[in-house]
Amino acid sequence: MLYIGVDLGTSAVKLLLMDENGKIQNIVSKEYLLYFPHPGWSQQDPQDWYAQTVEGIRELTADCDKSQVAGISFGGQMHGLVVLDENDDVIRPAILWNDGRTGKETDYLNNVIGKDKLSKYTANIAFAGFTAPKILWMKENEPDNFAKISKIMLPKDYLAYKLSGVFCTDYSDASGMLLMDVEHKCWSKEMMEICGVTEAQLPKLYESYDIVGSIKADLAEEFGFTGDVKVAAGAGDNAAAAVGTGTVGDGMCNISLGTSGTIFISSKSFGVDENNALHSFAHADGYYHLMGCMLSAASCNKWWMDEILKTKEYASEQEGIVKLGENQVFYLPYLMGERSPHNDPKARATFIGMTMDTTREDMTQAVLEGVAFGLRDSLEVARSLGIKIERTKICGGGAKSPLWKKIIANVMNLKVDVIESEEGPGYGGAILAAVGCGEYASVEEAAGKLVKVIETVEPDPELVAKYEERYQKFRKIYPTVKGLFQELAE
Ligand SMILES: Nc1ncnc2c1ncn2[C@@H]1O[C@H](COP(=O)(O)OP(=O)(O)O)[C@@H](O)[C@H]1O
Ligand SMILES: O=C(CO)[C@@H](O)[C@H](O)COP(=O)(O)O
Repeated sequence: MLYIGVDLGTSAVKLLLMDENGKIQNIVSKEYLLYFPHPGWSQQDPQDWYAQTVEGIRELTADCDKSQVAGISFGGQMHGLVVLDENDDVIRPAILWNDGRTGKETDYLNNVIGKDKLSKYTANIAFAGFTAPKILWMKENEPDNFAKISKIMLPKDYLAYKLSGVFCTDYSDASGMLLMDVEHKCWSKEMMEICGVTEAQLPKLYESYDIVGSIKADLAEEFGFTGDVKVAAGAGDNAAAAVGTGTVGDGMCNISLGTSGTIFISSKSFGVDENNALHSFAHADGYYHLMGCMLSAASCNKWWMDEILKTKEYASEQEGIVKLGENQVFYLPYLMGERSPHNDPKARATFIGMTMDTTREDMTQAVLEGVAFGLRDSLEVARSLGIKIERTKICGGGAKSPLWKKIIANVMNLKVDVIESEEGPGYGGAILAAVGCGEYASVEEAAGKLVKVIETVEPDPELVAKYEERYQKFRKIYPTVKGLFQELAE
């Protein structure tokens, strides 16, 4: 049988066709626009996601035996607020995970409602990109739109709804709304009250591998599918990526270098970082995870290459980089403010340390290193909680770069296990569909059988020592300029 995994990313939707043995038959990617209508705002049109997904499914399955397509599932960019009216029309553009407009609402939740209460209700505190502060923002700034809300959903749930007609979400993605009691896997009555929404406006909760319905008959006919194509609930893209890289069960780690950069630590038991610097979320394997998320990772390199250097030759720009561990230039990767661990929507990107002999290569290297240092900040939080991590999987567009993987391995002092395909969320989505359709007994069993490590990037002790010294300098920069960022934002 064949399974479709849909990775609804920020830069594009990536679709993957997998057979029951985990072999990837086809991959298709379809881009859409990302809008920044004000500094720090970030929006997309849910209709673009759906149109490109439909087009992608057609292309993906054009040459396969369509009678064999048995299931579809999703990994979706998390936290985005998608609101529909009573006619199921999208009320306003989706407010994305990296949107920083909700500083005021985030402060209200963390400081007036209080972090202790939020953590008790949801296992997390408020971050600007989370869904609940966006609902409060809409209530305050767009009361007419707010009054029209009939359904609140997350980005990938919009796809599931349009494809199957079922209003659903899953525990991993819903964890990032700040509306769900993560430990008990149910909507929080207190949070619904704080946000002024009712359970009827929220989707029904499922495990990621649960079958929620089937592709609607008319759509299935349009795609040429002759069998009943089951829809599994899917997961937030990080949980789906973790499934796709075999980061399931206890104590495994995955790094995603997508638009965002995340470090994801799986756990069979529920736990909360007492400072809430790391998110405490449900996992797509039925258990839990901790996660740190930086808002700009591969997007920093993309911005530097596309907007500043005006080139698409990412690989050749990296060829001239040879002085690893010795760069005098530092880069703070806060193009969209920062989430983990600083929780500061007003932080901004910065280069520091240039001299007259600084080269183009030094600047590009600083960008790649700045992202690695930012991820290390979250790893340090995990280490401070007593979590011991020696190796990690890696996925996302940035993982296509061998140099970036080497920098990550040495800055983090981790063995980096590379998987056959860096399409983590898409592969994870397809695995969730296969599990839902009964091909495997559990997500753990499927991931154990299907995910293959093809290479390990080992840290080199000499380079680790050099990067340790660089990192200790890097970590002093943000506290030094933090106050200035606040002033510049006024
Ligand atoms: N060789 C490369 N080196 C660095 N970054 C890359 C490379 N190839 C792709 N990328 C970046 O990867 C990102 C897309 O990764 P992806 O995981 O698909 O992100 P998302 O899920 O957020 O859409 C883009 O920012 C793109 O510029
Ligand atoms: O906000 C988070 C996780 O909390 C991001 O990781 C988003 O889920 C977007 O992911 P990518 O588009 O970068 O994959």
